Amino acid sequence: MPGGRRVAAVADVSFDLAAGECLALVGESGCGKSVLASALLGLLPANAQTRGAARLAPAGPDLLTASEAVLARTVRGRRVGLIPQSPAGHLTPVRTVRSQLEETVREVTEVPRAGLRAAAERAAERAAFPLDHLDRYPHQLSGGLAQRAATALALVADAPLLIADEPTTGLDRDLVDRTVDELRRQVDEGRGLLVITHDLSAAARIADRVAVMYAGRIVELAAADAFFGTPGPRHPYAAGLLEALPERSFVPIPGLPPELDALPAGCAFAPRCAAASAACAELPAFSGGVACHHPREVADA
Ligand SMILES: Nc1ncnc2c1ncn2[C@@H]1O[C@H](COP(=O)(O)OP(=O)(O)OP(=O)(O)O)[C@@H](O)[C@H]1O
Ligand code: NI
Repeated sequence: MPGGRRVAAVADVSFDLAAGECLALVGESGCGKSVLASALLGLLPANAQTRGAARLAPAGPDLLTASEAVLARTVRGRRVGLIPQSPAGHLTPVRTVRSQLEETVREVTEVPRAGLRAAAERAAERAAFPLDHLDRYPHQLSGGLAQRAATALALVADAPLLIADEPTTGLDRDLVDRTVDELRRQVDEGRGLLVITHDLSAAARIADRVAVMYAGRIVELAAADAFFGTPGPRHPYAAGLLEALPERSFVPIPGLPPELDALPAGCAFAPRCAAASAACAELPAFSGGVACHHPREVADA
């Protein structure tokens, strides 16, 4: 960073994601969600350093160490589809949706020239993009349709893994639900989906599992039905996030997340945690799905 400062934006993160499974990554702004997604796509800034591994199975490269050439030629858009937060940045303003889809088909698949049109239409259909809008330019589309056009582009290659970074930000509730249901359909067709979101209701609607991130670490990883239903979250931060929802008690977690370049030595959440004790001066290990010295006790179902 400028001035030679270093921040550990993501630390000790470990998770897996199976085909046909959706993992939602949630947490407050600045906790490291997008940095994690960028790392998996080889899109970190050049001065970023990574350690560890991110394996794309079967027989994929380690995404953290693969060369830019390999990532660009074989991974991004081909084996890992990115569904962007702002579709505007992914659509070319001067070309119709059809021509952009056909070009992507030509670039990332083996479909012969004569099949481009049909393949582009198939991708549009998979993203619920109406075929009678294919000849429109991006500025002629509503926000929701632009989002679907960008999703269609991401689906062209039939990538087994999709990463969606805040795919519903800025959409109204109805469009959120429709976008989420469309993404869920991709999962039910056998793709893996890592969805990054602030929106816990969207996460509850789409995810099989939830990973809660705080100050660069995953502090809880749980089955979505247990997390959102019974017995509920176990980490006090995760419990606080849920309680802050308008449909729950609507009480925000007191305080603010720490600056990543000034993290406390122990548990980073301790200064905001009602249950903190002397033990929290030491960094809690991630074990049994939670990184906390005093997780909420949950009765065995
Ligand atoms: N290019 C960068 N240079 C330096 N630090 C960065 C850079 N990008 C991100 N960071 C640091 O990494 C932290 C995590 O950022 P990230 O974008 O991953 O957060 P996020 O969880 O995706 O937040 P949001 O929900 O707002 O998108 C930031 O707080 C910032 O300190
Ligand atoms: Ni982000």
